[in-house]
Amino acid sequence: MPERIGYLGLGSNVGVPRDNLAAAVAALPAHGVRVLASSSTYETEPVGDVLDQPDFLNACLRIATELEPEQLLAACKAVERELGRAAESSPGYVRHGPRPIDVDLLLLGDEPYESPRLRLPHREVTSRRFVLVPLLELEPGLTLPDGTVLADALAALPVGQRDAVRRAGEPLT
Ligand SMILES: Nc1ncnc2c1ncn2[C@@H]1O[C@H](COP(=O)(O)OP(=O)(O)OP(=O)(O)O)[C@@H](O)[C@H]1O
Ligand SMILES: Nc1nc2c(c(=O)[nH]1)N=C(CO)CN2
Repeated sequence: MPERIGYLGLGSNVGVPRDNLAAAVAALPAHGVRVLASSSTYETEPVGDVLDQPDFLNACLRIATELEPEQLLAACKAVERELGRAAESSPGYVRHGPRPIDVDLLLLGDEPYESPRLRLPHREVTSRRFVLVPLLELEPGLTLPDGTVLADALAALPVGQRDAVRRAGEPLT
């Protein structure tokens, strides 16, 4: 199976967020995911259904993997579980709520993919400042399979939203 290049989004707002992001980077290789580069970390205001929660620390990773899309999703979920994230099916799980670690699959290779469990590119990749800013730090010219230029998507986001993104620290690798 040929290796493909992909991008993951990491987020944490429970415990010591930088340690959680670093632990995810350390855990990925055992699941068949090579981490090629990390963005800086960014402190970001919560967006989504739950706004009354601590700010997040977010970063993006460039990866290389021979895994197929569903296998890569399973690897991301396995890392989330290893780092103590409750499963969606467990009691008390809050969609968009606080979490020690979120590992989202943003892009894999140059093909879109869609199944009941997985959509690539991630459906929110063009609308979340906390994803676009670290992703463009890694790859300023990045485009989606449909030709969308991500720098244009960032420039088109409405200003004045409660979605500030501030550089917080050095890359994770
Ligand atoms: N590209 C993707 N990356 C990760 N999960 C995805 C993707 N596309 C679809 N999903 C599905 O979305 C489900 C919910 O994902 P997750 O638990 O990360 O949600 P969330 O972080 O609360 O919200 P969001 O999906 O808006 O980031 C996953 O179980 C997975 O099956
Ligand atoms: N700023 C920010 N907001 C979020 C984040 C996140 O990683 N960063 N993750 C969420 C759950 O998917 C919901 N809201």
